[in-house]
Amino acid sequence: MADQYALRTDAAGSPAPAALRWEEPPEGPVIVLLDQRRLPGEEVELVCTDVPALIEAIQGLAVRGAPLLGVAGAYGVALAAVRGFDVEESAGMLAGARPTAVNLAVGVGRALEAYRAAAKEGADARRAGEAALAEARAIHREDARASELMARHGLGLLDELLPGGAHQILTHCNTGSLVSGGDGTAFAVVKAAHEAGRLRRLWVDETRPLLQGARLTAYEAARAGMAYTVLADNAAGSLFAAGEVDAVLIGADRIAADGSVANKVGSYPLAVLAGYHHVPFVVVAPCSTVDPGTPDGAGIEVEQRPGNEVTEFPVTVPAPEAGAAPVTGVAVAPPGAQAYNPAFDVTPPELVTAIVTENGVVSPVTESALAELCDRSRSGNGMMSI
Ligand SMILES: CSC[C@@H](O)[C@@H](O)C(=O)COP(=O)(O)O
Repeated sequence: MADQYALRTDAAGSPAPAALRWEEPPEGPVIVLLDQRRLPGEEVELVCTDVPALIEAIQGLAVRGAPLLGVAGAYGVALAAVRGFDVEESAGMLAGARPTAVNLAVGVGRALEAYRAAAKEGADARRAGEAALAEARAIHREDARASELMARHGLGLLDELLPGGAHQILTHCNTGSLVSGGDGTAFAVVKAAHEAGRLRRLWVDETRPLLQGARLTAYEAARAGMAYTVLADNAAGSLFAAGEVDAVLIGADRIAADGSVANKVGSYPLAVLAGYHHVPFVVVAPCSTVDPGTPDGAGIEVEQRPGNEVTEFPVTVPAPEAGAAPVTGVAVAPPGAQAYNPAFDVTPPELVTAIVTENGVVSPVTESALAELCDRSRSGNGMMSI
């Protein structure tokens, strides 16, 4: 069980608190996470002293979002190493904590590889742990840099797709600084558009079942001073029909080699709507989310979440006692109701107008163009056996 403590920040105009950081208090190194389940009502940090606590935070969605999961997984390997736990076993458990976001396995794999390489060269456990930590820090920095570059490329793409003026952009789930070491993925582009005077309004899908859009994207949009409106997920169609959506910008949890995009459930229907209404549907994700080992969308494992995320409405309990469940649910379905609750859906490449990465933009989306852009020899994000 992780320890927790409350944070106090000035909300308006300031960025969200850091989603994750490594600290070294006298009692030993820890990973500190902003508990995203408690936002926007409370800013509470979780302090993880071991890998099981981190895995609980990952599976419970206290820490979430593909790029940040990669960062968290890498720091998790470092934590296991410097605290003297079984590093190989910890890495295996971390990599399997959630199946869809490929960044988690990539981040764990990179830190583990750094640990193994140092150990092979004769480093003792402490020095090998420091090598894993250095790799985790590098991934964290790369992620922040990738955010900047995606924002730049994405803004350039918007200039091409929607020349002149300010526009209405619709987004789904959360892709901001809470998923990243920087401003995020799709949200980083939205933020750049806002700062350039190119954003008229951000339409924020509430994003069932856990409302990450309403709770997290709206929280980040408010802090950034954007004009934004939260909408029920199933209201998006009427906005498209009314001509009120100029572009859709979303993130991704895994992009298969052919350009199929797994993202938060509800993304695929948006892509269908966007296609029907001739609205650009743009995916923004770092190359670490592109998985050359998964040939197409059928090969992407879609995480199935607990049914009570659908049959109950999530309610954050204020001022929890240490150890108490921070989020509970109020029943909205009859007792015993069955639920279908996939965390993600998969959008085929033909419905994706463009994929924006830190290396540039692919449009139209083809396997060869994506492979060339995210060439593993340049990005260094190859998967490895864990
Ligand atoms: C930028 S991360 C990918 C997102 O677009 C989205 O699918 C998401 O927020 C991830 O889902 P989550 O299940 O909350 O970890």
